[in-house]
Amino acid sequence: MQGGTMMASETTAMTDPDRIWTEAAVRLRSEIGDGPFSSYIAPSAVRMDSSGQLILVTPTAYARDWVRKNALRRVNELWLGLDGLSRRLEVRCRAEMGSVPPASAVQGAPAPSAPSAGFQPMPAPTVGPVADGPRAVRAAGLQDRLTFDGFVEGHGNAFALAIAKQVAAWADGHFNPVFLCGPYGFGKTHLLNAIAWEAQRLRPEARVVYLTAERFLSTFVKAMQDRQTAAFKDSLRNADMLLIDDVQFVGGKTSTQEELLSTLTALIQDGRRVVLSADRPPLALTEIEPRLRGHMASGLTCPIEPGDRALKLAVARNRLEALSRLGVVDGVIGDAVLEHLVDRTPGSMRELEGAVTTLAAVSGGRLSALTVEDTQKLLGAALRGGPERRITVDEIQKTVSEHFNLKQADLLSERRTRSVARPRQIAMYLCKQHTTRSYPDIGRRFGGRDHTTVLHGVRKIDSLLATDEQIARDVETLTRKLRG
Ligand SMILES: Nc1ncnc2c1ncn2[C@@H]1O[C@H](COP(=O)(O)OP(=O)(O)OP(=O)(O)O)[C@@H](O)[C@H]1O
Repeated sequence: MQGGTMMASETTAMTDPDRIWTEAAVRLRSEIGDGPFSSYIAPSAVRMDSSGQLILVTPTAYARDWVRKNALRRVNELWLGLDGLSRRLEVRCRAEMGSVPPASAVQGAPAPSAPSAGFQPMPAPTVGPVADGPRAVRAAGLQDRLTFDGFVEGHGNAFALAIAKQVAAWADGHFNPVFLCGPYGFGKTHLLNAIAWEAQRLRPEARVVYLTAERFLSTFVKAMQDRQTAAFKDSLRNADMLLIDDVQFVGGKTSTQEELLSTLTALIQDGRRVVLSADRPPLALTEIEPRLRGHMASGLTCPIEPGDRALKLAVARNRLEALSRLGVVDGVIGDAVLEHLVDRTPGSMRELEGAVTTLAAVSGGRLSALTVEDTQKLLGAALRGGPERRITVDEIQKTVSEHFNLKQADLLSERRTRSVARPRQIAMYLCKQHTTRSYPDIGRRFGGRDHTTVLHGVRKIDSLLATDEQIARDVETLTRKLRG
């Protein structure tokens, strides 16, 4: 247990959220037991919002409420005992988080011109994110570890990576804007951060501005309230390169869309670089006003596909190497153990990173001695316990209709009575939770419904999970059935 001893002796000086969470999770697991740990804590991750607040992000509202009621106080006691910066955690569910980036800063070498601290509270949004020059821009949202060095190339992301590197090199070309799109958790934020770091390193004098669409929105709204929209406009239009992450979040926000449209046209006309990302291609962002959509689609769209097994293995190994450089783990993991971990962790790279961090925590750091059996024992229910099985939309529809004594066709039908509409929403919710399908894609598979209907259904169930015990029980039973 060499790793465990080392971690314990360094607890007073810890500031890195990954290390603190790793250590706190080990203790929590022994206190609350494997069942609750694997259901509610293992799938959660620590993130930081734009004001620097650390947040424990649970996968569902149901899990959030469970943590709040049963574990948050203890989580904070453990966290405070370890955190050299005496921060506290709040808890929120994923649906409440939008695009807040992971708080972790686990990576070997930071980008050459990066601020030295691996993890610092981000300043609250201000009008004029570029007003204080590049340092302020970086502190405003980039994460040290999200560089090209830390990005693993594979089938499905190679094209996006190649274009990202060209943009970062300020290469001459006709692609403006560049639009990265792909499902949740497969590297869009990582690539946008990597572009910003590299572009800034190559041209330290250039104004490189990275922000999430949520931040664009909240900063713009605040600027309107404070009657400072001119300063807001200037701050963005001075950018040599503007990167906006998760632009789907401006959907339905008319004045923010108008502002974004005029910012983009001004920058593009002036030959400044614009890079955008979203969970869908621009033309599928139907809740975005057509002119803005058209501008977003007018450059180069680069899809990022969900990672295949080889890429997942490489990302998991990469992650363990980063934890090893930090001294959190010791030794090299066996191929069979790593394959076991990857094969039993469906979902995005984010879930995979969660599983790797959990393994690092519960193994006490001794990786080379780990066998597949140890891993099974250590992670227990946190792993799915069978060969990788992708849950499909069809399977979810069958399971849900059977559970509610309906026909699968009822879920796809136009029927709107509560006895059909609610199970349909539950099925849509489960599709969002257990598949990497986008909202429009799910809509298509439910009788050609619009993505906003799916979005509404998913949000409805997410909120009902916190208040309606019957729905929470149904969702839990169905989740268990689907996982087999
Ligand atoms: N190819 C990759 N190589 C290394 N790490 C990766 C890769 N793809 C994803 N990751 C990691 O997986 C995690 C999720 O990725 P990221 O946040 O970039 O996803 P995203 O596509 O922006 O998701 P969202 O739609 O939720 O914003 C990050 O920690 C990222 O570093």
